[in-house]
Amino acid sequence: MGDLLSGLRDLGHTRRRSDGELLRRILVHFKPHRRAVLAVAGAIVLGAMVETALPLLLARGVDWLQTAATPSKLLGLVGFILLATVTSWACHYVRQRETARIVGNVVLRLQQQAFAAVLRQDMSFFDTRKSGQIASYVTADTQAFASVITLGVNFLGQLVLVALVAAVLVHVHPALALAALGMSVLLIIAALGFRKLGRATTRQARSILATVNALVQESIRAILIAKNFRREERVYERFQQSNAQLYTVSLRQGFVFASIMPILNVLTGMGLGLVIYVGSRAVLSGDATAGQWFLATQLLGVLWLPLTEVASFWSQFQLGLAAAERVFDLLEQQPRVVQRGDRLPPRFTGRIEFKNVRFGYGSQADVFQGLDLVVSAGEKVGLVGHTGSGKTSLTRLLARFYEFSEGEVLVDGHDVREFELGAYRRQLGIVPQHPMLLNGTILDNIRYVRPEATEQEVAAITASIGAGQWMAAFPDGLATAVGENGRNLSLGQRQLVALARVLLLDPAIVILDEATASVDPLTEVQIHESLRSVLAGRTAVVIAHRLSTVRGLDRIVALRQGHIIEQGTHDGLLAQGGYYAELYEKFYRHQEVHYEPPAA
Ligand SMILES: Nc1ncnc2c1ncn2[C@@H]1O[C@H](COP(=O)(O)OP(=O)(O)OP(=O)(O)O)[C@@H](O)[C@H]1O
Repeated sequence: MGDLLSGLRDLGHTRRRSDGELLRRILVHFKPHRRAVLAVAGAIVLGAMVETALPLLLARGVDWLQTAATPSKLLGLVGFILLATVTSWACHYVRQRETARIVGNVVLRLQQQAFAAVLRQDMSFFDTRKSGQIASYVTADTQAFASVITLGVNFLGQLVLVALVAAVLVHVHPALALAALGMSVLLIIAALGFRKLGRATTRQARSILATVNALVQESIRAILIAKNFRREERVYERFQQSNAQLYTVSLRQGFVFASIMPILNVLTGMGLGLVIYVGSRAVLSGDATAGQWFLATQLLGVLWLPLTEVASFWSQFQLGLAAAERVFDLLEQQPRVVQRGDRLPPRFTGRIEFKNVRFGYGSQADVFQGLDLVVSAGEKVGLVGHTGSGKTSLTRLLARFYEFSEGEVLVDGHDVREFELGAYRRQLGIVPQHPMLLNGTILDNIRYVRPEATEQEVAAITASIGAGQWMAAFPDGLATAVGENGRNLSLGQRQLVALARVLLLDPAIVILDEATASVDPLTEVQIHESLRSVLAGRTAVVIAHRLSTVRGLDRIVALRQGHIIEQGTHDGLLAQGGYYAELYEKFYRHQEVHYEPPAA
């Protein structure tokens, strides 16, 4: 009965495929397990037959007791009953074990395929889905997919049993069968009604639980602000309010659930009373034997339990189908970034060309409507411009994180779509604005880009950055644990690790989104020095935020709303007194050593 109301999560998913189509697709996954499926089917049919045979044997015993019972006959009957019980157990065991095995294998394979499909996607996929949603494709939805099968197998088992029992009842006594089946209809209607009520309260409880969860998470994330502004009490009050609501709804949900079983029990009791009454009258009038009467009462138990489960089956089955559809959608999802060839590029000299490139995110207005830009081999180009001008988008196109809709991006004269993607990206060293460190040691994090690198190689690289002084801060050296998201390291140290990573990779082209956060002067010097090594001998596209970096670049390209409006050297553009000069006044000039803020 528990499963009558459980698993009713509101998935907000509109189905596009019919049940039949989805079932056909689901069955394909079970083809490799044909033998086990046959074993389950056999166990279902045999099990149902045995379960129906048990009351029949007992009824026969009752009739014998009244007429011609002999000890040997009764012993034979007991033997049959024992045999039926053991067979029923064996059928149940085979059915459960084989179903679990098949479903487990299918889910394992499906989870592997789903995770591989997620990894295959480009960034536009991740932009439009929350990370929790993606995780649930791989875990919860694949499990729900499996539940369709487990439910389906149970449902089939119940159907066979109900059909057999109904047939036996009709055969034994049509009037008794009519009374029992009429009551069954009432039972199904009641079970369906409860399902609706249960669904409503479950949904309410889930929604409030989600609010409480979000509140706790947000409070922990923002604990620093709460403490800083002494808002702990207010945060606690908000939690109390939501939690009180959760208490009320959970209580109501508990009452609904607690009342279901007793009411269904009353209904089955009434049904039993009806059958006993109709049966007794038939026995008294000589229309039925006591054995038949006994058989009818026994069969009711076998008939009604599956019926309440059959009533609960449909909603859960639909939820499982919706999950299966999401899994199929994911498996079919093709990345938008499409490589036309699989050319393995030799080491690039690093000439980059954007030719009349058009690009936009999803249905939004295009960021670039015909971008042209050439970066010579070995040149270091800085991208500047106000927020939203397209600097990051340009680097993302070069890295093939997104697909452009028109034009060409060429590297060393070849269309980037012609390269094998992995081999192409291995020649790019990408340093994002917020370096991503994984839980592990500094060594693990630097070696992430080239796991086969030796510790000596990594040590040589860290030593080459700022004469290795930055590593002196870590008593455990390369074995220092960086913590979750690198939180044991300062922001400057994380940037240095990210730069060391690029040095180890030794790419032909560097894409650098400089961090905006300021760091202490010593780290600033170390970062500047390591940047020099990172950029030396490579082509670089830099979103520069530090004056020291901007000054050292060969060319500055100023973007506004996806258009290049100025380009030249730092000094040349300053002398020009245009857009860059304006940006310099606003964003870079205060970083000058001799900077004096304007008088108020
Ligand atoms: N993932 C995304 N999905 C949808 N729109 C996006 C996405 N990333 C950027 N945009 C939009 O594209 C435009 C260009 O953004 P982009 O990040 O390239 O600018 P930017 O110059 O790098 O800005 P910033 O200096 O703030 O990082 C902006 O209008 C932005 O809102």
